[in-house]
Amino acid sequence: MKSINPTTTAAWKRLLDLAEEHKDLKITSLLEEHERFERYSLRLDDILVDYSKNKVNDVILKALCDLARETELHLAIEDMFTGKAINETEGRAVLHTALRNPSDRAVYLDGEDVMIEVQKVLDQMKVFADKIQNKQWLGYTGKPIKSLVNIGIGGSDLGPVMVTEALKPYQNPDIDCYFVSNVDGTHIAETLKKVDPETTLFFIASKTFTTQETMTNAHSARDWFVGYAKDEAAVSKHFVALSTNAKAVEAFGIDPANMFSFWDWVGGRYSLWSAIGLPIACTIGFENFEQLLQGAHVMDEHFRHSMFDRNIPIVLALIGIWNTNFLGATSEAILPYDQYMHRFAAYFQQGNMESNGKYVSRNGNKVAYTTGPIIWGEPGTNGQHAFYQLIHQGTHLIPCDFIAPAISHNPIGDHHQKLLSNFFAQTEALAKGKSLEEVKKEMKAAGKSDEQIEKIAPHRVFEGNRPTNSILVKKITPYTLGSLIAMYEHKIFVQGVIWDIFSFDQWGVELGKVLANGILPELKGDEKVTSHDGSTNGLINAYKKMR
Ligand SMILES: O=P(O)(O)OC[C@H]1O[C@](O)(CO)[C@@H](O)[C@@H]1O
Repeated sequence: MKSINPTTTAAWKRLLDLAEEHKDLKITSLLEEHERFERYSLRLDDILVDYSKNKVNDVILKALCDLARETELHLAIEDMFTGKAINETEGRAVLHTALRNPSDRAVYLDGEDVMIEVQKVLDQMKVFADKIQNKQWLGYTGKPIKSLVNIGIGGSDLGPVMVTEALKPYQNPDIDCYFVSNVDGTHIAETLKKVDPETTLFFIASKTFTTQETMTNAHSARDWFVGYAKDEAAVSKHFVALSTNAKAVEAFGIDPANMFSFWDWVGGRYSLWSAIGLPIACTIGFENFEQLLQGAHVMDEHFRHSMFDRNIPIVLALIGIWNTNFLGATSEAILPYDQYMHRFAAYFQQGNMESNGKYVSRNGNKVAYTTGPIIWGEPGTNGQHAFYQLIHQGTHLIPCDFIAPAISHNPIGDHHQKLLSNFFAQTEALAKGKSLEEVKKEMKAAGKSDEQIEKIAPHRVFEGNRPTNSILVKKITPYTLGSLIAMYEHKIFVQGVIWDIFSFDQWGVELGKVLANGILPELKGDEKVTSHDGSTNGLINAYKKMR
């Protein structure tokens, strides 16, 4: 991919001027524009994305689309879908879209149609997931599997956790799914307390099959299991591997027949669509897993073929760039008003920050502009009673994405209407705010003295004019969730292209890993450590005295 510094484009300069010209732009005035909601919202199947409560107008949106054109987004999109090695620092293609592509549409990589292998693994996953769901996969004492334990971290954990949680209503009630990621022994210990070795299946999920946390947990799980089974041969009934590294899987002692493969062109944080999704398929059934893929595919098609200004991921990405690079936002909150989606923000912390948390441009120079935002969030309404204070009255500009289903999986009394009334009210309050005059009038009507009003009123003012996107879906189904995930994936991709960074590597996680490997042997024994800086030596030596 060509390196194009976005700040050298005519569109960027125009956007800087527009930001200055429109610095007093008020969302409330924009909302009065004729048919603003109709013009500033997009739909795809059961998903409605309302971006009307942003500080953007037609002129700004046009300039943002020009920026996408000038940074050659259209070429980058085709490069990704057609298997060009756009992950240049690792020399790899980026083809997670092929994992959810219908099998009769070839996707070529180095002259080979990857769909043949993709379909083979999907068939293998279907057979396996059906056996688990139908109680035909039996443990070493002949009992069906009841507990699934996924051992993985990062992309080999967060996607399956998020999706199985979000799709709990589709879960087979006879199967429980647990996730162990942290190398902290507590994680595996507490999980093993809940499961029975005779009815538990472990997925060792690791693209590389070398990740310290995963391999440590995998060995502990294996030791625990063999301690009960007293038979190494029983491992083949209770351990399967999800990986690209066949050699390491075999060395660990997992039967190659129980290995589900994927490929180096699947990035870890884009891997839930691959064999890494097997725990999802075993939990919600393979047909539902296929629906997840189908929903993502529909978003892929929309993204690849829609005009920039009618393209949901592109519009969201451009608004994000406006907020970040021209209005000064440094973070974005993802706020699902759906308890099942409680890991959605955590999932996109990796998805977004591991992709776009980079300060080196594609030509190797340090960028002179802000790139990936800090992603955070919790489900509403919990967040309202925690951090929304800062979103409403803090000194940071925090653009927020509100996400909610119109139909709840648990329609108890008026819970869902109460939930949604909060969703709608929050976006309205953030846009509108409350003026000093309104506060004073309200306080006067409540019988407050002039002195009280003078003292308290400023604290009760809401500046408003805080941007939000509202993403309303009919219901959280496997299909809709697939589309929503793909929507954010493509948003991240678009922003990476415009920021001129490589979104599909993650060199920034390496240094800490290497240093930890150096420190690990130093923690053995009581000798004083002197090989580091004063603080690190001090901490290690204090630890040795405390233990
Ligand atoms: O699947 P693996 O190879 O165990 O890697 C796990 C995670 O570690 C990382 O490489 C770095 O944290 C992630 O990108 C990845 O999702």
